[in-house]
Amino acid sequence: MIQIKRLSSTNAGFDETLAKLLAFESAQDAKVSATVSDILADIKKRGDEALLEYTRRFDRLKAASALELELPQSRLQQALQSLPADQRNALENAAQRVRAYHQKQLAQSWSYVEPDGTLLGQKVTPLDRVGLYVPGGKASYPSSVLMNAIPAKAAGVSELIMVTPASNGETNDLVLAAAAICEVDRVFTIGGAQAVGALAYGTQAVPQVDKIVGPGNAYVAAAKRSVFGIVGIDMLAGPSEILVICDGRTNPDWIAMDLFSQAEHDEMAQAILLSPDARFIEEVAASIARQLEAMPRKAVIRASLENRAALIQVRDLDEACAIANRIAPEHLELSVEQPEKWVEKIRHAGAIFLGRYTSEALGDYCAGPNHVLPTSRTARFSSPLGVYDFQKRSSIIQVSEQGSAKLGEIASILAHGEGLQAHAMSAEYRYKKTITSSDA
Ligand SMILES: NC(=O)c1ccc[n+]([C@@H]2O[C@H](COP(=O)([O-])OP(=O)(O)OC[C@H]3O[C@@H](n4cnc5c(N)ncnc54)[C@H](O)[C@@H]3O)[C@@H](O)[C@H]2O)c1
Ligand SMILES: N[C@H](CO)Cc1c[nH]c[nH+]1
Ligand SMILES: [Zn+2]
Repeated sequence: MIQIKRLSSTNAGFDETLAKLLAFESAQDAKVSATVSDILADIKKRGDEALLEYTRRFDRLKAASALELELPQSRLQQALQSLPADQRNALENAAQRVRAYHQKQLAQSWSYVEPDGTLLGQKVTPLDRVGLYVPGGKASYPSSVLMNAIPAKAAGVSELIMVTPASNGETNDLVLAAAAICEVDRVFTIGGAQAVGALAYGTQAVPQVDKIVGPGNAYVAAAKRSVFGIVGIDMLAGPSEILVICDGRTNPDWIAMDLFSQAEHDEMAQAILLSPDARFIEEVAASIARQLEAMPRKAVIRASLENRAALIQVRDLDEACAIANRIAPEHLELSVEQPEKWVEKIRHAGAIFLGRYTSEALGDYCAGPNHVLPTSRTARFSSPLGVYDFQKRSSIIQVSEQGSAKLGEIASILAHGEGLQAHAMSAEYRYKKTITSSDA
């Protein structure tokens, strides 16, 4: 019988128990960080040689040289052509919906002119080259190809470099077909911290990128965190999480399966239910026990639920929303009557799914919004992957002759106040016009 933690918000020590549940087990966390830092240092030092060794070790890919880690475009096209029609249609439908949603995020350059002719603005530029991490250790993720590549393309990024591990040496045709549909420029069959390192530092075979985006397991998330600064990263999108708030009036089988849906990603995934209805919590627990045996990935689900899940009885839905804000989950389902009323109270969540019919799984594949989302409480300050992650902004300042007098005076006073003489004189030259030979 599966053992899942039962908590009640009225219990003494509830806050501490919840905090402990949310934190990664610190010994494990430290072990992952140490492994990742060794791998990154090795990739930086030995490049392709190390990349090949780790890829052979972790993914059991039998490549003779680092050059074999890259797949030719013909392989992507072959995968696309070989797909059964229903899979190709589903992929293309999902791509079209994800594209339609993300096009709305495209930021444009803007500027305005002040009465004295000074022009101010913001120039928006796409990144030149990005690395897209598509997970592939315990499952294959064609949907993550769409979620990574479509916003990058919409932003106008010139070069998309995708990495994905060939677990047990095997590539996945749906993943490669998705790369073909999205017109990804180059695909490497590498994963984990070694792939992140290769993209961040560059090796002979793998080009250095400007930014690495995409989800992955704890090793990938830790590696992305470590290389930030050498390259940009989108966010920490680690092991999946689902938090369900239910008023007790949704079919318990549906809720149990929603919890499974994220638990089946990874032993480190986290699934939590909050409900004020004690009887409903018992029904969900019974449904979990009953449905688990039939799940092909029951071992992963069981490990995830036993280690990191909780069924929590709360006083009421107000308290459930307050706890949700504290958890700041990657995914939040509001399986309640009038979800549009309760969503007003939610401030921190990667994606919010409203109503009994909105299963989180729809967001994973095809609703339209991105499924690359912040985890481990980082939804308090991070957002879903979007077109904005592939665009950057430069400020534009063009001061007119008239404007240089007005701004020059302000700047000069402030510069003197800061004790920065050169700043002051640089501003003053423009409006006093007494010193340079060309002005004479
Ligand atoms: N937050 C999000 O937006 C989001 C979206 C999709 C998936 N996910 C998560 O992505 C993850 C996918 O994980 P995955 O494992 O299937 O694929 P993955 O590609 O993220 O990880 C596989 C790689 O991990 C490395 N690895 C595994 N065990 C290791 C060890 N002991 N030491 C060093 N390296 C090791 C290997 O290099 C391997 O290639 C899951 O946790 C899933 O929940 C998150
Ligand atoms: N739930 C994942 C994000 O945590 C995304 C995904 C892809 N495929 C299935 N699920
Ligand atoms: Zn999922």
